[in-house]
Formats: sequence, structure tokens, C-alpha cells
Amino acid sequence: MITVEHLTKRYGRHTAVDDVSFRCEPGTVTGFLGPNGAGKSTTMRMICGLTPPTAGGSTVGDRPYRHLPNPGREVGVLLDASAQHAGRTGREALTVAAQTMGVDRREVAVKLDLVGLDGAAAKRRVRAYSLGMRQRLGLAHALLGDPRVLILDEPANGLDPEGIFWMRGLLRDFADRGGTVLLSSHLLREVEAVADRLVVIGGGRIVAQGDKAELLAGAGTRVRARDQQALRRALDAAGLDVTGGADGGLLVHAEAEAVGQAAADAGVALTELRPADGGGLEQLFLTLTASEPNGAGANPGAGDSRTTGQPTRETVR
Ligand SMILES: Nc1ncnc2c1ncn2[C@@H]1O[C@H](COP(=O)(O)OP(=O)(O)OP(=O)(O)O)[C@@H](O)[C@H]1O
Repeated sequence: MITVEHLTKRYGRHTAVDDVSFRCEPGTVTGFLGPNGAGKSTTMRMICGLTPPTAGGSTVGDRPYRHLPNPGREVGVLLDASAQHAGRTGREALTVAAQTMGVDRREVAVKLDLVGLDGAAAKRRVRAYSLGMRQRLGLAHALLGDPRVLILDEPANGLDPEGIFWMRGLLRDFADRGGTVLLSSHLLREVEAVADRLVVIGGGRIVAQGDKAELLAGAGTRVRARDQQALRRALDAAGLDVTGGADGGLLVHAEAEAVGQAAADAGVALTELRPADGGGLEQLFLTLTASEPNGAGANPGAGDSRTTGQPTRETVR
């Protein structure tokens, strides 16, 4: 379990993370999504005790990260795959980590095997590793102490499609065995494929969070008619929330049934009516972050819902 409560980080006048709250439950993968500079890394660094928060706090398990007696045994962290000792071989790097954590040295080979760094790769110096190999080594390091929690910042960076598929399976399996995963990414489709829950951040603020399926189902309805103006009037008359779609159709923040009924009541013949989930998470992500400068959400205003597990659209119009 990871609990984040009202985390805030200011650098001078710039607020990098603004009153962020969410929870990651055991048995789930939480996708932490946001555009560049949204505040994902800063939030994760605060959770891991590397950056002191200006306000708010977080716990991993039942206590702040810095109070964990042997953190690597409880939470596996991969924040920056490049930040590894370049002069050591992969095997040496893990062996040193195992000694520090008090982990049986035999686990080094087990974890190297698990992440697909075979004998030859494990004997090479880290400076000769590709980014994908560093990510695999970083994941082995995170898994070394058999923790119950994983915190991974952009772990798919540098992995090829096969590697991303493999990592998705590994994280799914970890969560299915009761583990807790917090995974940040801008690779929206990869998060969509593995996450159970989503926390979307823009401009330092949470703009949406909740169950992935519910958030996607709530993406609205795409609708189109030959007479678009008549359709628009019909939807407005029914009090539905409508925005223009980029493709000339309309996006309505309502179920398809309500949209179809409004059109039928006005005698408007539709040429298209479908859930607006064709673009998957990307569509949701763009919708949620497009309205703000720097991709930020406008008004958090979510009250307690941010920590109750209820899906919330905190800024969507
Ligand atoms: N040490 C720092 N000093 C000043 N500003 C910082 C510092 N660290 C981060 N920031 C700023 O805080 C904001 C959030 O950065 P952060 O790295 O957390 O975003 P991110 O969502 O992880 O983005 P990316 O995917 O590009 O790394 C950015 O505007 C960044 O410039």
C-alpha cells in the first residue's frame, strides 16, 4: 500500500507538485500518467524520501519511506536507470546491493535470470549496457529484496516492444500475487495495457484518478449527423455537455443511450453513435490535459474523492 496525502513541492515560485493525494492498493497496478514536466518524478522522489516535500506526506506500507528499517526489503524503487555504477558489471552491481540489503547472494542470479540478463550480459560493465539493459538491471535491483511494493519511474524507456510486453507481464504477475505497483509513464498505451487504476497529473495537479475501466467508460460518446447544427441544438436542448471533436463529429459527456434519445426526440438522423473510447487512454489523457497551459488541470476541487478510490474527473469539461 502506498498512501500519498496532499503532497506539495515548490521550487521558489514554481509549484512542481500541488496538493497531490492518491492511494495504491495491494494487488493493483496504478498507472501514474502525465505529460513532460507534470510532476510525476518529483512526486515519486518525495514518496521515496529523496526530495523533501514542501507540504503533505506519504507512506509505504504503514510508515514514511525514510522510516523503513531496510527499505529494499519492502519497496523496490527504479527512478533513474542511468544512475548506476558504470564501472561495475551487472552481476557486481546486484551483488553489492544484495550485501547491503542482507539478501542471500544466490538471489542475484535468480533476479538476473528473471529480467533476462543472461550470463554474458551480467558480466559486462554497466557502461556498455543499452538503456533497455539498464532498465532490466534496475528492475532486478528493485526486485532483489522481494519487496511487496514497486515504484517505477518510466521503466519502459529504452525497452523494445518485446521488452515492454515482457515487463507488462512481470508487473501483472507481481500485482496478481498481492503486490502493489506504482508505475509512471508517458507511454499511454502501455499503461492502458497493464494498469488497474490511473492517476493522471498535469501541471503538478491531479486531473483524474480512478479505476481504469470506469475512467475509460466515462470518456463520453462520439456522435455525428448529416445535419450537425440540428444535432448540436438537440443535444443542447437536452442539457448535455457537448464539445466539438477534431474530426468534425461531436463528443458528448453522456452515455450513448442519452445521446441517441436526445437526437431521436428532435428527429435528427444519426450517422455515427459510439463510445468515445476508440483512442483508448490517449484520448482520455489528451482530453484531460489539453484544456490547461502546460497540460495542467484547472481546478482540483475533488475534495475527499481523491483518496476514496472513486473515479474523479477533476477538470474535464
Ligand atoms: N530540482 C528542481 N529544481 C527546480 N525545478 C524542478 C526541480 N525538479 C523538478 N523541477 C520542475 O518541476 C516540474 C515537474 O518536474 P518532474 O520531473 O517531476 O516532471 P515529470 O512529470 O516527471 O516530467 P518528465 O517526464 O519530463 O520527467 C517541472 O517543471 C520541472 O522543471
